[in-house]
Amino acid sequence: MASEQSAIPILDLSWADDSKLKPQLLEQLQSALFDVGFLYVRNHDVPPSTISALTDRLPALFDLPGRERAAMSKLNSPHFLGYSGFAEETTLGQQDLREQFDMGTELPVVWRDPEAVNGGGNVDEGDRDFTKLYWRLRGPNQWPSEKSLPGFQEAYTSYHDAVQELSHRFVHLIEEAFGIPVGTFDHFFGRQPTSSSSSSETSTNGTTRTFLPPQHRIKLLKYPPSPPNATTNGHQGVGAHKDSSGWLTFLYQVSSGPGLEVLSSSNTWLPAHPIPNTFVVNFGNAFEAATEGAVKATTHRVVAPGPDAETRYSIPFFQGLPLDMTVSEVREYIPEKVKKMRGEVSGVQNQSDEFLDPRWDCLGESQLRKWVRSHRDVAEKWYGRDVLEYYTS
Ligand SMILES: O=C(O)CCC(=O)C(=O)O
Ligand SMILES: [Fe+2]
Repeated sequence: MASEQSAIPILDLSWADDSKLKPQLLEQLQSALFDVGFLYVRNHDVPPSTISALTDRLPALFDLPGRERAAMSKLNSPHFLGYSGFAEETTLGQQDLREQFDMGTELPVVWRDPEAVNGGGNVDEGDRDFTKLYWRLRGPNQWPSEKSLPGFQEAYTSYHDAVQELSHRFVHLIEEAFGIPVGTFDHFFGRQPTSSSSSSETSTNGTTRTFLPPQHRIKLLKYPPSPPNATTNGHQGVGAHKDSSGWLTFLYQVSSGPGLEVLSSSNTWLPAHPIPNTFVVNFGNAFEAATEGAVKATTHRVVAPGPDAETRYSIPFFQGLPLDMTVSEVREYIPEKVKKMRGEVSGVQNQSDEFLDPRWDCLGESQLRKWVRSHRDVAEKWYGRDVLEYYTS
């Protein structure tokens, strides 16, 4: 029984290809899923050159002239994609001392304005109703010009594709750790189920739906050193939070300094230092809700670098889920035995206290609510006061 989260496990994904080591890997994964809720992965097959092509360009991206960064402002985007200046976001009512570019899977707009002359019509791609407001979250990135930052779009795209591949592979390992057919969740990601799981695309109630491949979200983050006279608040890189943007998070810590901390079950902060050539993996609110709290969306935070420390750069990749899916629907793919596994593996009983409000059962609604609440100016501009008030009251 692992009662104290003394360390965050490091899983070697190359063990998945070795029949002797694989059972041990799955055991470690179970303990990471049902106990700590955080892990590192090494030998993840994301090529170092793909990572460095993007990370090497981050300083230049954030050093673009102010007017070029402003030209990519999130305010330009109904999809909440783009640049936010230093300390423009808050967590727990306090400013987060970081600067960021919110990016995503590059996708065209699908939302149809129901008021537009030819824009309405609510049947498309099967029965999908693209006039629903949450579809407006989906759309293209804002890019720096090729002249200002040569090779950036290509580097970002390769990175996105490689981490997406890792995310698919990792979800398959989770299915194995859960003891459910490999490929059970494939159609959430717009993928054909693998052949070994032909019966698995139906939920426990026997229904099947197809989804559009979701939009993953990627943040490019810069945390500068805090000023020497900073107050206690001056150290909040990002305040304590659970990830609300996706299913799983794959975080690449670019800089070598400390900062990321994870809340243990005994309410102490465990440092999650950068380990070269690894990604940190954790689970989002939707995952916690789908497993009825068996797998926790573990709380974490970033302490801003001290005055003499180096700037911290990091890149979380939030694996998306279909906007027109509900948490109740996801839950149907998770057998009862998984929901009970937390107690068996860690000796800690399910503490299913933080589920999504039933009003936001639809993942698109909960995502729209999240974005509206964290970027009220963007919400008011593109969605109007009524929507802003609805999601913030
Ligand atoms: O910057 C980091 O290391 C973590 C950031 C994070 O937790 C987030 O943006 O959700
Ligand atoms: Fe996070």
